[in-house]
Amino acid sequence: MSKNLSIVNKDLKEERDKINFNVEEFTNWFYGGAEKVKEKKYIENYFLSDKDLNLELDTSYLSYKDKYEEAVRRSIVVYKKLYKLHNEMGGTHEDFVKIMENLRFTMGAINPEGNPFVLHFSMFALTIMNMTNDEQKAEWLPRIFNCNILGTYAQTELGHGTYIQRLETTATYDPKTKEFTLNSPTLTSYKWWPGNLGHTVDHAIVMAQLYSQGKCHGIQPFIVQLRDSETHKPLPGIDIGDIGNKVGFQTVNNGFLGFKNVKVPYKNMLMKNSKLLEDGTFIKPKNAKLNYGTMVIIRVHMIIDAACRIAKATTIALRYSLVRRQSPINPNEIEPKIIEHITQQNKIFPGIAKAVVFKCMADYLTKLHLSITQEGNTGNLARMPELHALSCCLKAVCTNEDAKTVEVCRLSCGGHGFLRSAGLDDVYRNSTAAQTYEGENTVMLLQAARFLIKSFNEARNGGSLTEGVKYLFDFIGRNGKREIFDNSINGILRAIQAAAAGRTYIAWKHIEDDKRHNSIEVATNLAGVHLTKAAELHGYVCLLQVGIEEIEKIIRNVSPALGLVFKNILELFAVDLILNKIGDVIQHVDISNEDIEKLEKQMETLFKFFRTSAIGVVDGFDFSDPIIDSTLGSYDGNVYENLINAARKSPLNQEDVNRTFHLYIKPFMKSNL
Ligand SMILES: CCCCCCCC/C=C\CCCCCCCCCCCCC/C=C/C(=O)SCCNC(=O)CCNC(=O)[C@H](O)C(C)(C)COP(=O)(O)OP(=O)(O)OC[C@H]1O[C@@H](n2cnc3c(N)ncnc32)[C@H](O)[C@@H]1OP(=O)(O)O
Ligand SMILES: Cc1cc2nc3c(=O)[nH]c(=O)nc-3n(C[C@H](O)[C@H](O)[C@H](O)COP(=O)(O)OP(=O)(O)OC[C@H]3O[C@@H](n4cnc5c(N)ncnc54)[C@H](O)[C@@H]3O)c2cc1C
Repeated sequence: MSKNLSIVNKDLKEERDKINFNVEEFTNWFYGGAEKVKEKKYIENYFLSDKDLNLELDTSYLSYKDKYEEAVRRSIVVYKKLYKLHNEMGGTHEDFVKIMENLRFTMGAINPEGNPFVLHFSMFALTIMNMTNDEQKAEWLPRIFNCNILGTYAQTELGHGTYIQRLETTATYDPKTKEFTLNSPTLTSYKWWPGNLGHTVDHAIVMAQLYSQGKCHGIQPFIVQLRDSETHKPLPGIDIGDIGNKVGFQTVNNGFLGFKNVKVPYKNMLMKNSKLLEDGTFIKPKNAKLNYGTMVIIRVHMIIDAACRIAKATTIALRYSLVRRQSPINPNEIEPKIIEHITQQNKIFPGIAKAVVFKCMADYLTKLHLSITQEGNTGNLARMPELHALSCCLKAVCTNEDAKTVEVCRLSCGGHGFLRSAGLDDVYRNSTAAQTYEGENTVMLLQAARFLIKSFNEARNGGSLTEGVKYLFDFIGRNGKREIFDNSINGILRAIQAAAAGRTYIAWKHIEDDKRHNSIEVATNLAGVHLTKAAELHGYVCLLQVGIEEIEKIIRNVSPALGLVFKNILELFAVDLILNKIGDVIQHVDISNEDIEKLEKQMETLFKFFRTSAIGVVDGFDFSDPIIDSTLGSYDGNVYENLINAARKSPLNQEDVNRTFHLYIKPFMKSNL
């Protein structure tokens, strides 16, 4: 399935002949085992081979409305098949999740500008699964699972996306009628952004301020029907529509929504965490932030999405760089593959290393999330703040890196990278959207920084710290002395830890100094730039620490040849990181100019080794041609044929003279002005 049958470009073939490790073994690691790879390939093929999808149609040339309608049509083809496959597989919940997880990436090839049902199958379903009591689960889950109702997650409003405590939509409870009345009291209280809301779904989880017994009890989730189940017309009091054209996500159908005296029954407030008795008495949850749980789940999932977008972009950039020839290095020699220009290696190789380390982090965070959720289910919420801080921090660091790396990959493809058919534009649009949705990245870093500052105070007072921030003790223990640099992988980790701890100290000191003239809140705002830098560095500490731990385990379990590739990747990640953060490192680490030169030299050596493995690694990411969807990144490397074939499909090329010639151009040319 993944390889097409055309003849492979000879330059690319020559590269593959030199690979000195087992690519399949790498693929098995990337997807979690040979069985999972088989499953992935089967599911991918099961969906992508369906002729009804009409994947030949290049939807990028369609109008905004046609794109949406085609995305809905294709999605329904997919979801019908999903349920068929689910039955064939045995019909368990685990089977469903397995298909969904594989389908997540396949869906990108089917609806490159976004899925008009993604919120139903993610945030809507997950909120109902995790925030309802048993009766509510029994009522809603079968209907959601069978798609008898379709829903979204409507939280953000025109006026507020970040500071959700100040959302303005109101849900006022009347114990006499046992109903809530939903209202949008202002223009800024209109829901704005929820995916799939505009014209696709008929239900939503609506986050609204709960008023009962004359008091506001903060934001709570309600399940609200928005459209008639037969006619799909908006129900009385519902003002709903699409928010219009965007930078990306054109077919996600992000919408707006206003309420005017919309009645919602008592049983529709989600009651796992907060509770409202029928008489209107409000019972607080154990932790008010439990209602933010769906955001945490999605932030955790976003790390693997970032890894896969980087993997896809670097696959395109590397394959292209191995077949594109330009600019002789030695004037008398033939033009080399552009990868021979070392700056090109510097653009692409660290990106490949990031995809691998982010994947390690995604696995680690998924396990951590599971274990902290299980603790939460037994009433132990002690580690919730740690998970929140870590998921915010890594969501921000990984999606920022993701957007940066994808853009560098586009630049590395020169002019052709700017073509839509190169396949990098949708990846970039999705990366940059991820920097904003599920928590704007600066705000996410500031949340993580709160945790860092608290931990720093704890460390100063001799308290205990969670594993991931124990390096703050080392900083305090050094008592102002700088960390001595040593050029090993653990030496690099210690240097980044010293930089993160040092930056945390600077932010902390800034706050302490400012507190003398200002409130703690104002002082914290004034330290904002330091706080975000500290959180960002902490994110890199986590990535490198987890990368080292996971890759050491991997090396013990794979063949020696693949082990060497992993070692090379880890070192690439680490050396690239320290060189990029050298300013912060110099501030807190005793590192000499010679040490830095050595690191730069080391990078060149690492590039040299990775030069032969790189193609094996990106092939090992195992993106099939329909998924990679790129003239520059196809498996066969026949880029020039692909480019001209794609250009010939332009709607403008379907006739040799466009009517504008006779309508405008010719009269203009003949007019003698
Ligand atoms: C059909 C059936 C299917 C079923 C099967 C389903 C299974 C599916 C299986 C597989 C699929 C996988 C699914 C993954 C799919 C992935 C694809 C998804 C694509 C999605 C497409 C885009 C969708 C986009 C959606 C959105 O954007 S939704 C809106 C998101 N909005 C935000 O993120 C808002 C950001 N703001 C905030 O989060 C908060 O307001 C805040 C910034 C955190 C501040 O909150 P506030 O209440 O004001 O806090 P403070 O008072 O300042 O206090 C801070 C305090 O609170 C602690 N805190 C905060 N949050 C949390 C938390 N979550 N947990 C724990 N603690 C928290 C924080 O630590 C502080 O503590 P201290 O005071 O102690 O410091
Ligand atoms: C593609 C896409 C899909 C989305 N899908 C959904 C969805 O399905 N459901 C949903 O409910 N929402 C959705 N959203 C909304 C999204 O979650 C919010 O846009 C996001 O959380 C940012 O909030 P905001 O728009 O209010 O930004 P703002 O908070 O207004 O940000 C503007 C600027 O102010 C800064 N800023 C704000 N607060 C602070 C602070 N405390 N400290 C420092 N700086 C600050 C930010 O850093 C930023 O630079 C989506 C958004 C996008 C772009």
